[in-house]
Amino acid sequence: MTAQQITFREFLLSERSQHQLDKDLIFLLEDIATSCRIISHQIRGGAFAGRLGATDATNVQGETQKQLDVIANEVFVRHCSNCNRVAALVSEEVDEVYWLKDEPQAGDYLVYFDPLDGSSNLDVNLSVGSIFSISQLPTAIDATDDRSVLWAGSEQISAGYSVYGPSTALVVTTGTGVNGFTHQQGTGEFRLTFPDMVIPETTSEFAINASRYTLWDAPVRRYYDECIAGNAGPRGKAFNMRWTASMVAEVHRILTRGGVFLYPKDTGNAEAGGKLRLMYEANPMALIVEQAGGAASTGSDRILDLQPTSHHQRVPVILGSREEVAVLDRYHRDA
Ligand SMILES: O=P(O)(O)OC[C@H]1O[C@](O)(COP(=O)(O)O)[C@@H](O)[C@@H]1O
Ligand SMILES: [Mg+2]
Ligand SMILES: [Mg+2]
Repeated sequence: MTAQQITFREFLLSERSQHQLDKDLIFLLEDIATSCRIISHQIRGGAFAGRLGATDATNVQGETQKQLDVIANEVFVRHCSNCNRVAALVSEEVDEVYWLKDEPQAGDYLVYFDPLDGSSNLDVNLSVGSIFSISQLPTAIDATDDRSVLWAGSEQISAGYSVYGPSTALVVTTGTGVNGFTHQQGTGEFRLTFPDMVIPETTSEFAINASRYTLWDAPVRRYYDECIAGNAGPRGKAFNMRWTASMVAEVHRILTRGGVFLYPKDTGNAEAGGKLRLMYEANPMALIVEQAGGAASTGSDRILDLQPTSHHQRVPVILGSREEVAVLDRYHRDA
C-alpha cells in the first residue's frame, strides 16, 4: 500500500492528529461514508432494477420522488442518527427539520443532505450522487423552531459528496483542503486516490443547461454567447461545453480537470429563487470548491456568505475555476 492509498478512516485519524478533528465528527463522517456505500450498492444492484421508477409520492419541492430518492433518504437518516452529537437532520426529501435532540447545545452538529442528486439520470443509467454538509452549533438553539437550522454556509465544518459513476468516489473537506477516495469493490473500503484536489484557476470548459437560453438574464447570455463565439469572439479562445444534469457529476469533473458550472436564476425559476437548494446543494459544493482553490457565487454574492431564509431555499449557482467565476461576477456587476 502506498501512502496515497490509506483508507478513509486512516485519513480521518491523521486529520485528527494534525488538525484536532473532533472524534464525534470522525464517527459521523464514517456513518456518512457507510450511507454512500449502501446507496452505491443499491444503485448498482441488478436486484434493484425496476425499483428506480417514479413513486406516487411528491417531495416538498413538488417533484415526483424516485423510489431510490426515498430509499437513499432513509439510509442517510438511519446512519446520521447514530452519532449522539447530531441535533437535527435537514433532507431535500423531507419537508420538516428532523430533530434528534430536544435541547441542542453549542458543539452539536446539524447535518444537511441531498440523498440522491441528479435523480432524473437514474432511469437512463447515468451518474447520480449524494451531497452532505455538517455545521457545528456555536450556541444552544431552539428545537421547536425549524428556523434554528438556518446557518450560513461559512459555518460548515465539513462537506462532501459521493458520485455513483463508473466507480464510486467520496470527496470530502473538513476545512483543510479537499481529498477524494475511491470505493474498492470487494473490501468495501474507500481509499485515498485523489489527495489534495485543486481546481485549476483557468479553464475553457463550461457547463449550463443551454435549453434555457431564452429564459436567462443578459449577463448569462453574454457569457454563453462569448464562449460559443470561440477564438474569433471577445474571449479569444475556444470553449468546450458539458451538461450531465447531475450537479455532483459536474462538480466532480470540475475538481478533476477544471471548468465552470452555472445554474443561474432565470425567468423560469426566478419566483422560486433559482433551481438548486442552498443548504444541501449550493453550500456544501461551495465549501468544497473554495477549499480546492475555486470560487462559488450567485453572480452577485459569495454563496458561503448568504444568510438563509428557509431550509429548502433555492439560489442561483455559479462555481468552479476562479477566473471564469470572476468574469461572470463582473458581467453581473456591469449589467
Ligand atoms: O433538469 P435540469 O435543468 O438539467 O437540472 C439539472 C440539475 O437539477 C439537479 O438534478 C437537482 O438535483 P435533484 O436531483 O437532487 O433534484 C442537479 O443535480 C442538476 O444540476
Ligand atoms: Mg440535488
Ligand atoms: Mg435529490
